Amino acid sequence: MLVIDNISLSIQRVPILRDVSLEIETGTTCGLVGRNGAGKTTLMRSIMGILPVEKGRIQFNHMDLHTAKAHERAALGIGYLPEDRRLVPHFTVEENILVSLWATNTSDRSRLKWVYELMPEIGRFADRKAMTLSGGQQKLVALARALVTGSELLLLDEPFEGVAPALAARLMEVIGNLKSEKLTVLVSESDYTHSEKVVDKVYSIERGQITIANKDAA
Ligand SMILES: Nc1ncnc2c1ncn2[C@@H]1O[C@H](COP(=O)(O)OP(=O)(O)OP(=O)(O)O)[C@@H](O)[C@H]1O
Repeated sequence: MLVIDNISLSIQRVPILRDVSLEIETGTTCGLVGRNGAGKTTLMRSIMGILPVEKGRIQFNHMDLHTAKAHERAALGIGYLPEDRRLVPHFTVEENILVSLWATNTSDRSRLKWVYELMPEIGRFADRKAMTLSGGQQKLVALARALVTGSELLLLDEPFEGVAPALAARLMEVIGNLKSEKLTVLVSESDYTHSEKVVDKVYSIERGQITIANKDAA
């Protein structure tokens, strides 16, 4: 279970997150919906430990995440799909996926095999350079990379943004199929268009504050 308890965070003394609390039960998918600049990426980055919180607690399965280092979080089975994908353009698809495993210091390829089974299309272009893929295909690869380390918790920052409808549908299908894997998932979106079909619960965020928390929020 992911518990975010009353966290606040400022960047250059500007308050960005204010007393944010949310809970995601193990094995459920939760949406985080808010306009551009609402604080979705900042919240994801604080869970990943990229941005330190000023106050409050972030706990995953009863372990304090806000005091753990980023690589320790990776070893806890947390996968992150950043909004901007951040693939290495001249690496192959497979190398890009394996990059996240290097951070955890493991060479276990069984997880990679599982990801290829979940998304067979990725296996088909495993040897292609990332820069030859469309933006939507790159999102799929970034999801695959997050899944390789994210055996427990998955943070997906605007996975549908800028993706053609057919690929967005495919992303929704893959994310929906994760329910049977007992993964805890947080997925952000600027509106409720795609996530509505895959989430069990949704939080709305406005100007760094959670405003509504329920399935019919948006
Ligand atoms: N490094 C930074 N320096 C200054 N302000 C920042 C920085 N990072 C984020 N912000 C500000 O924090 C607020 C929240 O940004 P954040 O990226 O978390 O929003 P978001 O909901 O993810 O929206 P978007 O989809 O536009 O990224 C915005 O007002 C943004 O300008």
